[in-house]
Amino acid sequence: MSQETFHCQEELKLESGEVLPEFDLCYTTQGHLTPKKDNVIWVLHALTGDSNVQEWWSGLVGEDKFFDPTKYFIVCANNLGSCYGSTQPLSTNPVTGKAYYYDFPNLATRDMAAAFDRLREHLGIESIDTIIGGSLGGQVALEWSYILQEKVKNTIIVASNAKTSPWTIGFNEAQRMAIESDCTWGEKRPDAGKKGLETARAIGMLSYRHQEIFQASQSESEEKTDHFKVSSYLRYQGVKLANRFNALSYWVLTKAMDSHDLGRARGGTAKALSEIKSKVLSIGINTDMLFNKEESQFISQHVPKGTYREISSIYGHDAFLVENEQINYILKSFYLENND
Ligand SMILES: CC(=O)SCCNC(=O)CCNC(=O)[C@H](O)C(C)(C)COP(=O)(O)OP(=O)(O)OC[C@H]1O[C@@H](n2cnc3c(N)ncnc32)[C@H](O)[C@@H]1OP(=O)(O)O
Ligand SMILES: N[C@@H](CCO)C(=O)O
Repeated sequence: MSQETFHCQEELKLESGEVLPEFDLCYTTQGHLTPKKDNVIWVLHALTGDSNVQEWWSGLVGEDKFFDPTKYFIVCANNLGSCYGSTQPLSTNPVTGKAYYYDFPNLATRDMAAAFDRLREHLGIESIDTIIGGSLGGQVALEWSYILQEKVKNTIIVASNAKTSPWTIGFNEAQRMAIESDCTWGEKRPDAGKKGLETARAIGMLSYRHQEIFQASQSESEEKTDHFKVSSYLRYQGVKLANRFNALSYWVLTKAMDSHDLGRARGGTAKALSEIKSKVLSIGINTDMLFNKEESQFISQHVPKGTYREISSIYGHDAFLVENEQINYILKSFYLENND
């Protein structure tokens, strides 16, 4: 596997009208392009993921796994706005020579897709066999599929949607309120909002999981009136995330998720979906309370070549990172049924 940084010197005009004068994307590649360049698998990560897909999707990507680098050329790039090597609020604004911090422009999922498309061109990739992404990665994948048109053969969207629901925006807003309530928020320092980010992640975890998994893993074996297991679990998850992520990126990426709507300025969500050219496999999760399965079904019902499959899990939304056996089975049958 190789990890590199793509530096795009051409400006990126954003949907908001603002401009990023230049940007970086950190990305990994595994495997080799065939002479016909027809074996590209492009993986898009979720909110706090990174370009090291083999680490966080080890059940799907790697030698002898479904996406095997001995067969495919597998690309995964860190989202624009994320703090794992791509341009983000702590990056230097070339216009001022200082870090952007709170002046970082609003990103939309279609801006993130447009940035990936620049990297595709840089890598000399004309067409993509499959783009696959979960959650925020699925939203960006859908936007990119719309832009790519015939240049992508298969689009696989896991636990995601075509337009963010008020429910999901609400969860994101509550998380940003937690960040805002940190007295360091507003200061120009890399750890601004770090304590607030801990609380934000604790709130987020309630949306990424389902009651059943908490029942299974955090129930008490004795009568307790305080110091519950689940309390230490949420606090632990908060600290863990705050130690590996930054609140400014979290802010920007949750805002991008909020404004996601494939149909904006394209005649509505259903119409935009109907204009997607690739085959689309939309995978829902029966217990997902954040991007519920009806949102996944909406995608497959409105694209011309859509298939819907469902993961059954007690995990909830995060099942897309955990239920690898089921995802493998779904992928295998989709490719058997839909590809020569
Ligand atoms: C650089 C990077 O890391 S990029 C990361 C890329 N990651 C992603 O894209 C997704 C982020 N990851 C995740 O969301 C999760 O790790 C998943 C969904 C993949 C897997 O979740 P799980 O393994 O089930 O983790 P789970 O939610 O059970 O938490 C386990 C952790 O909580 C701890 N824990 C469990 N119960 C408790 C408790 N009651 N009190 C305190 N800690 C607890 C465990 O010790 C374990 O700690 P560890 O992570 O340090 O080993
Ligand atoms: N566990 C996921 C949640 C959002 O899909 C992440 O941290 O990216």
